Amino acid sequence: MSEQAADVTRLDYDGDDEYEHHGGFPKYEPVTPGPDWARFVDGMRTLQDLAVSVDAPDDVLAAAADQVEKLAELLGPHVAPEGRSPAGRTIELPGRGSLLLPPWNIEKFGPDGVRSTGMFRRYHLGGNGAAHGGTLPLLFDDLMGMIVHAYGRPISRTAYLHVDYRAITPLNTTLAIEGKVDRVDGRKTYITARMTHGETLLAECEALMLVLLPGQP
Ligand SMILES: CCCCCCCC/C=C\CCCCCCCC(=O)SCCNC(=O)CCNC(=O)[C@H](O)C(C)(C)COP(=O)(O)OP(=O)(O)OC[C@H]1O[C@@H](n2cnc3c(N)ncnc32)[C@H](O)[C@@H]1OP(=O)(O)O
Repeated sequence: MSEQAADVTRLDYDGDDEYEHHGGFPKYEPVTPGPDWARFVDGMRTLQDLAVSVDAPDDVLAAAADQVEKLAELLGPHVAPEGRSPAGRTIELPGRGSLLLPPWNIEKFGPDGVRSTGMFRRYHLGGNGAAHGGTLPLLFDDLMGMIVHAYGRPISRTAYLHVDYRAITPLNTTLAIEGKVDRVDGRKTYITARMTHGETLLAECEALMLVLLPGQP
């Protein structure tokens, strides 16, 4: 985290009552689970990479499938409602501990913008060694949500997300993504962001985020 970073765990940013007007969303609280959670998520990420890359003989696949079924049986009784699992709420873990999100870490979080660094892995492969084009909007969309939050605006929905792909996005090397609020107009927050690899611009993104009306899903 940079010195400039605001406290990412402060969901009541600025103590603004307006935050309470966050549509029909549950209120998400950050959590710090025990070390086994980090180990579990990390192991699952390795499994994701393997699941999209192995070419194993039938007996190996049969043994793996048996273990996967056993694991699902073990975890099945512990499913929690939205906002209660540590997934997505463990700020200190890459991708906030959510397997949906690529394993990126927040480096700066404040009203002047959010920056995160990380990499795409084999799991995110599109073609010819490059990241799948759909993984970039996923990362940008999540970044937009964090930027709105860090700016002190209530939880907003993405109305549009425009991505310009400028160069092939490589796997297994550290990349950066950064964005900030450009302007605010009533419920509308306009945000721009970019993804870079060193000095190379990989993608640019522009989004409109709309503050939800009370009760809006
Ligand atoms: C727990 C600890 C963790 C803490 C961590 C730190 C904090 C992190 C916090 C969070 C991080 C994660 C966050 C993730 C964030 C993800 C966000 C999403 O992906 S949301 C899913 C994708 N989006 C949808 O599914 C929307 C679907 N669409 C809708 O629901 C509606 O269309 C909605 C709400 C967007 C707008 O509907 P209306 O009825 O409320 O509003 P209308 O009247 O249509 O528009 C209002 C104004 O906006 C303009 N507008 C609307 N859509 C537009 C568009 N596509 N293009 C241009 N203008 C548009 C309109 O022209 C209008 O403008 P005029 O007021 O007249 O000037």
